[in-house]
Amino acid sequence: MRFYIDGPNVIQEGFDKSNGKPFEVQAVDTRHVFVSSPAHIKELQTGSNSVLSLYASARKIIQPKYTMKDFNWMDFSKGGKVGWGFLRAVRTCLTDNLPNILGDLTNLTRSELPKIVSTHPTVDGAYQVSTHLLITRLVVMCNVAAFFGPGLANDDVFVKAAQDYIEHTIFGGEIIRFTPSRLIPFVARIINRVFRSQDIVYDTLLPIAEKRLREREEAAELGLEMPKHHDCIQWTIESLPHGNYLTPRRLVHELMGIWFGSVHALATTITVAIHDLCLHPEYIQPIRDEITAHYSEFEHTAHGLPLLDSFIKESARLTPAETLSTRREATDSFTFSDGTHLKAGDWAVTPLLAINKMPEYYPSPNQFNGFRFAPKEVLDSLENKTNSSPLQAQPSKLTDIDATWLMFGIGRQSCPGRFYASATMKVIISQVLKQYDIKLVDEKMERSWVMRSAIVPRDGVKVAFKPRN
Ligand code: HEM
Repeated sequence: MRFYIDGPNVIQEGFDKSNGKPFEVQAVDTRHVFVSSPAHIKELQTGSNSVLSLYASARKIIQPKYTMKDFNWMDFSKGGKVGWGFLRAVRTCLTDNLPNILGDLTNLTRSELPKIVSTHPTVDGAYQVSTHLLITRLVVMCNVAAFFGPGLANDDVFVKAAQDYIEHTIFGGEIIRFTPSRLIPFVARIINRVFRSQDIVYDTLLPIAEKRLREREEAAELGLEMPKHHDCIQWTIESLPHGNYLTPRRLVHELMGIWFGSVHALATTITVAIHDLCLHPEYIQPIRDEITAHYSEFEHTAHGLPLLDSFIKESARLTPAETLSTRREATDSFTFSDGTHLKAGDWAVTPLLAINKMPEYYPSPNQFNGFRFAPKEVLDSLENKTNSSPLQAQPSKLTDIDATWLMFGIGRQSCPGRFYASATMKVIISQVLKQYDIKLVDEKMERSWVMRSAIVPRDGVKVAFKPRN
């Protein structure tokens, strides 16, 4: 039960005692087997999808049957073609289209940020704002625009429901996990009656999905091209293998699945980075200079801003949204090459935060060095050389993945949304730094709380946002 309220420390203790070998943690309702060596991680990565399943573990957490309108997520693990469409939409189309949407996301953030900030009380000319609530709202608006089109980003009822839906799903999933199976349908009905967000999101998206699929059919009948929309609904439909039919209901399920994974970690990472900028203000000026000189290039290419990239990566290295990664549920028994055994229902996982603090991978691992990952030539060009030693032997980006950087998982199921996530972080943080001077209202306040292995920013942590000229 300690895992429930102190997961990161339980994992770290297990890791410290195991000397790089696999170790197990009995975590509430699931036995977790942690592996951390590159060889084990490779086995995890290449193990058969049908035995080590990301979707089976996700299904246990989210309980989509009850929180996503009866969504049968297991279809994906059987290599369902429909799942292929939505993954391609995120991995390829959303990433390739970043240069087409970053302008819209920048404009949206530029105008919404001051509107939200200015609703808060001021002290000495600075607005005191809960960073987590502010950032979650901005992330939700950006994601709504990118996934469902800019029109819905201005629909307050939908944006609020889409935001609440994340919390309701996590909370509902937790309750259902602990409910005896015969009572689940009854408890689920009560949860859904109390939390209306699932219905609002579903009922809003369904007619849009119907319209878009109709457009596709009509265009095909007339031999014309489908009308163009720059959003994930369009890309999911376009990514369907030829002749594959998708019902509107199924399309909405796919979108709700992507939606759930797209908000929490992104909002947490940005919130933590903003708190870290307040705690390490010496990094603000060089990052502002980089934004002034190179933002436009970033907006048109989705590449660049290496100092900001490095700062976000360092912040996420020491305070990740999740302290474990690459969850795979064994759907049948599975044995690693060294004999480590999983029974059906066990999870194989990696101790993300413990790996992030390994001195072999990260010299002076407990030292916060915001430019640790930046290229040397960029650091050499800085006027002020304070905190400008790269520390790592090689520069790297937030979105690079290997056995030493597991924030976005690894292998063929690594996070397909990471390029969008990284770009959106840069959009939002750049606007915050351009428009405001920032300072934590109470530097000593505990910044986060823990639920199982997740680190969640406290809503009560406030930052003073002082408008710049
Ligand atoms: C900071 C933000 C994010 C973090 C830390 C994160 C992390 C992860 C991780 C650890 C996985 C599992 C990888 C594995 O087990 O090997 C994953 C999968 C996934 N992520 Fe993300 N993610 C983020 C943002 C996003 C966003 C914004 C989207 C959508 C645009 C997204 C869509 C997905 C999807 C669809 C999967 C499932 C991949 C599959 O089925 O193969 N993620 N993510």
